[in-house]
Amino acid sequence: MKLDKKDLLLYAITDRSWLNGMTMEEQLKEAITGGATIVQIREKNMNYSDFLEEAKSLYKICKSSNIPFIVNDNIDIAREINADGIHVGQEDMDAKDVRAIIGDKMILGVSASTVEEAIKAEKNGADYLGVGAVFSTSTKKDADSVSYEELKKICDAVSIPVVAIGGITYDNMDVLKDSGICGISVISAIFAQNDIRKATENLKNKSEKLFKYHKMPVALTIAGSDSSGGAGIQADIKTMTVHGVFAESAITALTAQNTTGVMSVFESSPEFLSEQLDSVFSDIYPNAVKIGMVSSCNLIHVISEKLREYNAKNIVVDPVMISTSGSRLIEEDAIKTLKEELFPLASVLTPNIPEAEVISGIEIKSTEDMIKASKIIGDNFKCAVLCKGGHSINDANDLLYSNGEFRWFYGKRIENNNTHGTGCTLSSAIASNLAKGKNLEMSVLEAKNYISGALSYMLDLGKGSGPMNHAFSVHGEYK
Ligand SMILES: Cc1ncc(COP(=O)(O)OP(=O)(O)O)c(N)n1
Ligand SMILES: Cc1ncsc1CCOP(=O)(O)O
Ligand SMILES: [Mg+2]
Repeated sequence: MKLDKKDLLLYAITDRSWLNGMTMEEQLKEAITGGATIVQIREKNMNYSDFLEEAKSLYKICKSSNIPFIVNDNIDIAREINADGIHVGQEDMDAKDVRAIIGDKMILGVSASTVEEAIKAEKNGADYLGVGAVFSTSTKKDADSVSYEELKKICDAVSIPVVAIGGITYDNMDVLKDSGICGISVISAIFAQNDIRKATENLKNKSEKLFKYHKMPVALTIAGSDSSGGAGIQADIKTMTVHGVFAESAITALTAQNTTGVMSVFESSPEFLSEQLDSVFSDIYPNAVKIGMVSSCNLIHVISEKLREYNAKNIVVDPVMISTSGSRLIEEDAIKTLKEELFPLASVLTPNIPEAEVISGIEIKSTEDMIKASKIIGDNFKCAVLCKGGHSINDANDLLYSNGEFRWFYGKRIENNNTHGTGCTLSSAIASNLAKGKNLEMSVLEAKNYISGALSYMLDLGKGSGPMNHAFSVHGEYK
């Protein structure tokens, strides 16, 4: 079953501690009538056969109301009754192993209380996260406590939906409003209440108001438009979008180009670029910025001034100089200005071999030269450098020089001549991952995997070096 994030608005978790003369079935029916949107059976002290019987019975109730039914902890029971999903905590089974056993069809929920746990759970195949305890609770005394700030960071760092859990009541849930959660998960606020139906109804009505809107990480691309759609602004926006990041743009130039070359360039005026940057930074502040084609000194002045004025973070500079089709995309004197004004602001620079030669001033003929050039660039501009390997030196292996350390990223060599926009796409993928709160190494690693996927689709468009399929993961099958 595919999880819709609206399903997580009000997540009811069963507990026999407060049966109060009712059966679990009766209580559950009340909660569902009151508006619970998803149900989890949580039995900590039951033998297997009783757990199984109860799971079957509660599952039937949920199915008759078309509500997803999740089993806590017990993967065997989840599989035996063909539940919609399973929820595991950090102390239970490893999420990766659970995913391998349950396959793609079943929902996997994972508990997380830190950004690291959340990112790992997403990577290991979780469909949603339960994050808590956000308030103190006597229902689970050993639960870690999670601050509002950490909850917010977790929501920003992952693309999968998050529910908050732990000590949530009708009266305290308002403070969770802008954290980025999709809903709340409760036990006692439903099952310990005298009127379960009314209590659920109240929680549901408030959840609908509080969690109707969603936040998402934001990345800004400052680059040129590519009319053919494979590179530049268009590639950046597609890449950021499929990464679950909201894309903003400030356009430095319009180019008339296709896969065979660049016919003409119409540059934005410095004033107009400045207005675009003011508009973006003063309203939807980006979590990361990617900078691509900037062809003249005046535009570089504007960008560096605005990045400083707005204290921009996670700046990825792709020093675009020559297009894949061989057209020059920067004026000679602008390279000097790039070095003086923009590179020192970068978190990471992503030159290819010819660009690294121009920036470092040395010829690159071997992997040792790549190491030397990256060190010269990184030490000079006090930023990290991802020097992208090329045909002549190695296949698809890139070198990251960061904080005085080198790390090679080994890429899969893909026999595909359609490489239009690979540089733009890689730097946008890195910016997207940084916007989501990932560290630089993880951002580079995942960006490289993304490029491999986009190239492996073997999209065949245009008469020259064609574009990749940025949305390969949305379109399913690829080689
Ligand atoms: C939705 C949701 N979130 C978190 C939990 C807690 O799971 P876990 O950490 O494994 O603790 P137990 O519930 O097993 O005690 C959950 N069950 N559901
Ligand atoms: C299962 C769980 N995981 C973290 S806190 C918690 C208990 C939630 O129960 P309540 O809503 O009664 O605080
Ligand atoms: Mg558990």
